[in-house]
Amino acid sequence: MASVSMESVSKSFGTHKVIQDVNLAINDGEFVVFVGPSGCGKSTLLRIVAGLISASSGIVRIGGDDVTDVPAAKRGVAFVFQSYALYPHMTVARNIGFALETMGIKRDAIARKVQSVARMLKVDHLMERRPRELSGGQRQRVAIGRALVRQPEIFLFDEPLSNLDADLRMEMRMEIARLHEDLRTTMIYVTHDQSEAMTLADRIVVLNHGRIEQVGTPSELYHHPDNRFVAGFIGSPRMNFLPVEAGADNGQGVFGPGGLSLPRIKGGAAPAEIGVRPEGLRIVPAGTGRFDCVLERVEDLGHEHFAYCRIAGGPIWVIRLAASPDETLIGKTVALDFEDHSIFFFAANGQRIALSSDGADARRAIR
Ligand SMILES: Nc1ncnc2c1ncn2[C@@H]1O[C@H](COP(=O)(O)OP(=O)(O)OP(=O)(O)O)[C@@H](O)[C@H]1O
Repeated sequence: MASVSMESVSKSFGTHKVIQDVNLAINDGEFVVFVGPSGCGKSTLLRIVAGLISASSGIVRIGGDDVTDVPAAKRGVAFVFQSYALYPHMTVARNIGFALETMGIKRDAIARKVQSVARMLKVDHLMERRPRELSGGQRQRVAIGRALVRQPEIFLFDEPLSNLDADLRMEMRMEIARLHEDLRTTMIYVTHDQSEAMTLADRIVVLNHGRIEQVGTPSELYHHPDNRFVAGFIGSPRMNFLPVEAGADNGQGVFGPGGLSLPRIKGGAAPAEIGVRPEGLRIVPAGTGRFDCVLERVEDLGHEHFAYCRIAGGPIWVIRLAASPDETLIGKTVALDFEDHSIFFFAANGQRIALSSDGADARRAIR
């Protein structure tokens, strides 16, 4: 096991800066997930840790040692790719054990190790098959087995489950979580999938345009995002946003025709935008909520419902509901209501502004 750290790491391809001054410390045994929009640099950063790409500047350390100029094969890391990258002409057993063959380890020892890894990943009944004779999930297990057999100090996963269907993804996600619990090896994992990130990670790193926006536990990022970007990125469906204007009473926000009143906020800072998560909203009769809107559409997902409400002259907000709203309301004006503690405030520069800790003051400032 080993810690990983990056100090002022940057990477450019030609004039294109894809990683910008990244500083990150990953603890020994930690499971860290990189998330961010497509092209934000997740895979590039992972490859810099692996040594598959060299940083343009900065230092990479593994277990405290400077490995910036150490080749990939000598870093003690194992990489699991989205594409599996199995050898097509080799059996499952040889695919798993090949790295050990190249290390000159004795055949008996290899066979024992391959068998135990294959049993762990439930592919021991497939040892003589070739990759083309396996399902996607089985191929991914073999790819993980191939990484596992080397007993690396660090596992690096680049979207390992994205080629699998929903059921298999869930199953493999649980297997990877179990693997981490059993081995307690440091793991760094890149994904597009929010539920994968939220369920697997000890900490999530949110990247945007090659920079770190925030690092935190899934709960920290969800409940205490530092800025609008993280607030909008973490959570599905995403947070609803609305531009607001500061009212006459400094710090009290007022929105357009509905005269939306908001609690006073710390230091009288003027918010430019508010956000409320879909689960923080209730649909109430027109005129009785924070503001009116038109209920445009309802989606029934069985265990939950999503309602879409258009705010006059503003965006569409999504509301997550446990029960279906009265369908006769579709196309009609309703109102949305929410608690003060459900509101996130953002300054014009996107930073989140904390609510006043003076609850009484906050309550007085409301309608
Ligand atoms: N070898 C390369 N040469 C030039 N540009 C590259 C190279 N590899 C990556 N890039 C660019 O660097 C940026 C970051 O790519 P990267 O693959 O790290 O993003 P990502 O966040 O993993 O994206 P995705 O989620 O779509 O896989 C992209 O704009 C990409 O086009």
